[in-house]
Amino acid sequence: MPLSTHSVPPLKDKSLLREEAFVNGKWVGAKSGKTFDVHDPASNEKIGSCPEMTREDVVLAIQHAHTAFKSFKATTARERSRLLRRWYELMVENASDLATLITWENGKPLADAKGEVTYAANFFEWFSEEAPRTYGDHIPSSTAGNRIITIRQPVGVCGLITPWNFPAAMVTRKVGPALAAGCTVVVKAPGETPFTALALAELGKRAGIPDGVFNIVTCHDNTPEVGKELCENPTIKKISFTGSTPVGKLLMQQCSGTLKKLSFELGGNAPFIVFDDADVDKAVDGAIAAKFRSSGQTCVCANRIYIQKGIYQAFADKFADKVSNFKVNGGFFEGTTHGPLIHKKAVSKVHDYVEDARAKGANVIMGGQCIDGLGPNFYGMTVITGMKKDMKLHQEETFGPIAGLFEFDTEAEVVELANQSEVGLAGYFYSKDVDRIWRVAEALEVGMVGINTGLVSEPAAPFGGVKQSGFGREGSKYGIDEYTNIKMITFGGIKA
Ligand SMILES: NC(=O)c1ccc[n+]([C@@H]2O[C@H](COP(=O)([O-])OP(=O)(O)OC[C@H]3O[C@@H](n4cnc5c(N)ncnc54)[C@H](O)[C@@H]3O)[C@@H](O)[C@H]2O)c1
Ligand SMILES: O=CCCC(=O)O
Repeated sequence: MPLSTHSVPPLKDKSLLREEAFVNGKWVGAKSGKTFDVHDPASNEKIGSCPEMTREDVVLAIQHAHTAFKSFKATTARERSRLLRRWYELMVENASDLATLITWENGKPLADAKGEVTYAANFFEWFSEEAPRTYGDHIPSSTAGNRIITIRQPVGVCGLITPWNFPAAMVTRKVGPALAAGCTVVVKAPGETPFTALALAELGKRAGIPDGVFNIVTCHDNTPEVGKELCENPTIKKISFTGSTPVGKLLMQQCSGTLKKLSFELGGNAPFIVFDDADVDKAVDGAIAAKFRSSGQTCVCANRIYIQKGIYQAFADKFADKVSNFKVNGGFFEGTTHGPLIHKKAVSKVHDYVEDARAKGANVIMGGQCIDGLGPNFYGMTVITGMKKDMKLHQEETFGPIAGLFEFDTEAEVVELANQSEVGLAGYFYSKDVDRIWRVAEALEVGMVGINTGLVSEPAAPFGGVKQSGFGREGSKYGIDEYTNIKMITFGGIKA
């Protein structure tokens, strides 16, 4: 059935749909007056437009953030905690509108969008609690008469660049700790999904976030020049980026001239391993959750599913059976379990990986093509057996709804295969053997391990990768460290 914007529920609070950028507490357009259109990935219809900002607009936003930093850094941690708490409460009160915006511009089913709002709001709640706990240390000195302490200070103005796959949560996971620490921020919202971020700005204003502390710039075609300004502008002291590894490498180069503090949450290629001794039904459920969340468009999605020989067929049958029950459609339709991909480029990439696997001898037992009758961004939930390691699906992040099932023999073999990747974000495995659990968890070259679970993300857990998945941790007690500098203070000449 063809989709249309008629299926989009009206917002309860229409003022949450903003078509301007947010700078110094005001809604503004680009100085050039140019805009870009944002489309619903399900219907391809236009949702609205946003300012196509340039370097000039960004420089202004950075200046306002810099001015605001002078007073915001002097607020007490308790004041900042209360602001974040109020912002959290407003997100909860407006959860249904925020979810509507997420589904509209990102395409994920409404139930998932509601889940994302809760997840996103919880980062503000978490960091409202962390703000008053940015402790320093007292360090015994090696020099007689000296005393050493450390204090933690906000790094300054931060440039935050976020992706489209979690239009709310990737923003709050950065803004929460930044503001908790006393930093001010310029967020570059993704061109595909700016409206959720802008709605957060509206709620932030209502929460009393002071002017200039939280700014959002929007752009589409101008993204490279806007990114360059954020990276090269000496007033920005930190860049936190979530997105692909190639863009991360570019940003790192661009930041080298001003040696900024960096946090990079980049691409993954998560192994998901099921050992013979696992509970197969639970492993199937875990694999479904890890693979098909957001139609496979998360950085921690299972990308390579390794099943031990003895249970391969049983696992594949049960897995395919569950996938066959998915209901793929526009995210606002009742009963939809999976929505469209973000755009045609994503669909082409996914299909290329399927064709590559097919050409190299794999069996596509389900999906493997676009879904007739829905828009061009709807790709069938795909299950492929007989995967081999020379296939693209083994070597690269798919970021789409393709589950490739690989067969393996031994623990040593699968750990080696799992680690044959330049990236290392998440890894999962199912087993009941305690010795194996410790061995494999310690051997996997990733930043996050899920044992007997397919979901690892929550505000209390440190999120981040190793190798070319980047560095730095978000969420958890460590998240705020990314936005503070340690200052050491030595008192000398103290008489005992
Ligand atoms: N590790 C994580 O926490 C995490 C989370 C979500 C997504 N990701 C990764 O992000 C990728 C998918 O997202 P994507 O396709 O939007 O990635 P992307 O790198 O193309 O874009 C991410 C963000 O960077 C911006 N961007 C793109 N080019 C830029 C440039 N030259 N200068 C400045 N900004 C630029 C985009 O507009 C967007 O806001 C996947 O690789 C995924 O694994 C990682
Ligand atoms: O896609 C990246 C973020 C996913 C998550 O936070 O679980």
